[in-house]
Amino acid sequence: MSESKLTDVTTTDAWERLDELAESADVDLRAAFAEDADRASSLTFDAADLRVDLSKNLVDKDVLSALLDLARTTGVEERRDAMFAGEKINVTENRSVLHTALRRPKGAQPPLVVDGQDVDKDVHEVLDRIYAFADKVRSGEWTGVTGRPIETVVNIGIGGSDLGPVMVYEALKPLRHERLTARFISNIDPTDAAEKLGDLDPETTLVVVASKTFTTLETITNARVARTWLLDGLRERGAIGEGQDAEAVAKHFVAVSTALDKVEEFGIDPKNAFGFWDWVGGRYSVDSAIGTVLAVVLGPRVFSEFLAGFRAMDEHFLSAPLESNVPVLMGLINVWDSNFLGAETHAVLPYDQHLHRFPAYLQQLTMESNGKSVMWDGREVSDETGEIFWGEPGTNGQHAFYQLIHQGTRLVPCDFIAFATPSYDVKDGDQDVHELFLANFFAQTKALAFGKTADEVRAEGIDESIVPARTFPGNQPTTSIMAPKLTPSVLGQLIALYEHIVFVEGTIWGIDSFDQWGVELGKKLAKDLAPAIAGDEAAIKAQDSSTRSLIEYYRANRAR
Ligand SMILES: O=P(O)(O)OC[C@H]1O[C@H](O)[C@H](O)[C@@H](O)[C@@H]1O
Repeated sequence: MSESKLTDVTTTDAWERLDELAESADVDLRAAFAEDADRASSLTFDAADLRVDLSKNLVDKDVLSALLDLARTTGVEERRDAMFAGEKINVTENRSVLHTALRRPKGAQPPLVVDGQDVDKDVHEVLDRIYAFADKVRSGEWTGVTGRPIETVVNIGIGGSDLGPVMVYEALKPLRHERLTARFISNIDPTDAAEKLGDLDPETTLVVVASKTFTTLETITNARVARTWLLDGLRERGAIGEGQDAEAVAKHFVAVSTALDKVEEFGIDPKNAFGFWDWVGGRYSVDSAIGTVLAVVLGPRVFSEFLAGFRAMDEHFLSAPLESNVPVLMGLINVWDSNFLGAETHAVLPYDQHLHRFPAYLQQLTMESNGKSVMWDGREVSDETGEIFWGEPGTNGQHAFYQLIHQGTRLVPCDFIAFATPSYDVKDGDQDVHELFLANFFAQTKALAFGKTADEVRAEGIDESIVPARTFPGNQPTTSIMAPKLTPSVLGQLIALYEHIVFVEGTIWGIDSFDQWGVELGKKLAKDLAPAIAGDEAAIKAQDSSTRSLIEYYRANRAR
């Protein structure tokens, strides 16, 4: 994408048309459904195994047609093809963006060669090594230094090197190997490592240090803490003696990184390291070697099904015409809601307890990607970008924050996600509990769309004085996503769906969704502040008055 091609989207005819429609068109969902018996079927789409019902969004034919014009004007398809082909669309870092290459099947045609790198070959070489390693750990052939099989895999990573693995582990936990569990240490808050390692047996623990750069303060600090914990624990029980540290680390530590030289400097044998490449962004890396903990605990078969799910969604995104391309349509509707209807946030509400970390995962994917205020040619954007994503699983959220969505003053578009078949068949007497659960899922989107009029409230004999408080305006936009079951493949499809939605929105806004410069300043300042916190008077004096007084408060109140 050359810079000269970039047009500020807000100056396009399609944008102007959408502005007019936002002024004039007033989609009323009650009326829209009453007038058009086919509304649900014409706005429901399949993408791989996902059924996506967009009909309860505030769109009509005119809005959709203008949104599709917007996608054409901004070259969504061309940029999509450029991304899949390995063009350097991450302009601020001059990198390709090729997370989609991580899920290309062996032998995919034509082969993907970028800058002379045979990407398919490299991806599958690493995958094969990960699978071979995972098989060894799972079979018990790989043991700790005292010969005992591994029971706990501790993944140490943060951001993209944590959120994806945790979310997927939580989602697919019933599929784990019966001897193996996973734990995740991410925070530099010492509580995290202390509590996660505290009750583990070092003899049966394998640590995966996961860091794309292998320089992230949290991860490297926690990795050192874990190494000390391991070696001290083994020494205390007489399991290792003088000169056996390296052997113990080799049996209990593996690493995942793009910086294999740094892995070696840390003291992890490169034989026990799995690489990936700078064209995989951290928040797009759960399907790279960053998923090693998953391949070990859930198994290579599950991991390859997971990858096949991503691929199925990639194929849909690549081949479906814009009019029925689900990531495109969802991305466009998000732009409509946030740029034209004034939505400030976007809720994602999975009706599946196993997806309880999915909203947190999506927060990094969406907000780190699209929280930008300059376009990829350096000019400032002229309208809002980057939706604020948040959410909790249903039905818990219903008893907490749904009130605001139903009757508050803000527009909160919501994605509802549910599965036809539950992970567990549970009955309460004759009642299938999953049906009760899904009844809530269906009821919520219905109530949000159609509300309850004052007359309907009155008809229930409610006292006139409280009729307004009991009226529901409705017309709150929702998307319903369903699939037969939360399988590894379906989870991969869901993640890829949101990756591509983010891409579509980023392309329309003209921003680089693949850098994250905003994270850098805080990281640097934290390092710079260390001497002041440790008591260096000159460093304390050099701070602004607020930071200085906070540091002084800390120094006066720290109990040791
Ligand atoms: O994997 P690492 O290099 O340790 O990076 C971990 C995370 O930290 C960074 O600050 C970025 O904001 C994230 O995108 C990244 O996923």
